[in-house]
Amino acid sequence: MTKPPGSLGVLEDVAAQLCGTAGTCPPPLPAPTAVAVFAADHGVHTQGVTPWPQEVTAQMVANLVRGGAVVNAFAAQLGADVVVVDVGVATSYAVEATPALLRRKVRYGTADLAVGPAMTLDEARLAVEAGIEVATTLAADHGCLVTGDMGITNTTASAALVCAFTGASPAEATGRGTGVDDRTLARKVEVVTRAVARVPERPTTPEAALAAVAELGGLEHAALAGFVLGAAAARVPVLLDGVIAGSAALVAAALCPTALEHALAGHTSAEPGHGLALRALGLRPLLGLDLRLGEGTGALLALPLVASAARALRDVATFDSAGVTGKDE
Ligand SMILES: O=C(O)c1ccc[n+]([C@@H]2O[C@H](COP(=O)([O-])O)[C@@H](O)[C@H]2O)c1
Ligand SMILES: Cc1cc2nc[nH]c2cc1C
Repeated sequence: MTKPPGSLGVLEDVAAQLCGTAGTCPPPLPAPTAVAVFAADHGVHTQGVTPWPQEVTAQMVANLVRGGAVVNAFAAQLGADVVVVDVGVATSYAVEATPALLRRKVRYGTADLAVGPAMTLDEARLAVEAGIEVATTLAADHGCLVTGDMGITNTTASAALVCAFTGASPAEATGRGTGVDDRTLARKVEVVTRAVARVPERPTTPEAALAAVAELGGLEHAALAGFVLGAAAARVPVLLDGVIAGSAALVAAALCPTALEHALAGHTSAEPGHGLALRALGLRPLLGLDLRLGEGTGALLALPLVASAARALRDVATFDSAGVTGKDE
C-alpha cells in the first residue's frame, strides 16, 4: 500500500481484524449496519440507585421504535438500521407491530440483585439465546452489527458484572450512570458490594459465566452476550457500545473466548467499569468522548473509522500499481 508501514496505527489492527473475521483480504465493507438495542428493566431499581422512574425504559422503547432517540439520529447519519429488542421491559408500552421492534421478553424485569439472584439459570439461557437469534438473523443481511441497550438501572448490574469478572472493587467499578448524586453513588457501591459477595470471583467456564449473569445481570446483558456470540458465529464484526456491552462482553468471553476476536470497542464511556472491562478483554476503544448515553450511540460514532479501515485495504494503490518508489532497504 502507498503509505509507510504502520502509518495507519490502530486502524491497521482494525483492518487486519476485519480480514480475520471475514476470512478474506481485503475485507468486505462493514455495511449495511444494524444496531440492536436490547431493552430490559431491573428489580434493583427499588434500592434507589438511579433517579429515573422505571417506566422510562418502556417510554424510551416507544421513542426508539418511533425513531426519536439519539441513536436513531446517529443511525440516520450513517444509513444504519435500528432494531429494538424487548428482552425484559417491566411496564407496558403501546407500539404497533413493526419490524423495528422484536418482542423477545423473557420476563417482566429482573428480581432485585441486591438481595438474591436477578433471574434463574433458565431465564439467563433464554436471554442469551434471544441475543444469538437476533444476531444470526441480522447477520444474514448486514455486514456489521452494533450493540445497543436501554434499561434504567442497568449501570448497577454492569458494575456488579465487571467486579465479578475482573476482580475490580465495587468502589472502582461503580459510576454515576445517568448522573447520580454522591449519596446515591454510595448506595450503589453498597448494593454492588453485597451482590458481588454471592458470586465466586472470576468465572471462566461457560457454566460459571451463565450462573454469574443470572445472579447479577440484566436480561439485556445476557442477551448482549448472546449477540456477541451470534455475530462471531456468523463471522460478522460486532461493534461494542458502552459499559453495558462491555460487561456483557466479559460474559461472552467466558462463554466462548474466541468470540471476542470478532468484537471491536467503539468507545470508552464515562462509566469507570467500562475501561476496566475493556482492559480485561484486551480491547482498545476507538473513541473516548466521555459519553454516557448507551443505546449504541458511542459505537455508531466509531463506525466510520471501521469503514475507513476496510476502505484502506480495499481501495489504496500498491507501490507497484501506482509507480511509487519504495523505501531503500
Ligand atoms: O453506555 C454507557 O456506558 C452508559 C453509561 C451510563 C448510562 N447509560 C444508560 O443509562 C441508563 C442506565 O443508567 P442508570 O443510572 O439508570 O443505571 C441505561 O439506559 C443506559 O443505556 C449508559
Ligand atoms: C431519557 C433517557 C434516555 C436514555 N437512553 C439510554 N439510556 C437512557 C436513560 C434516560 C433517562
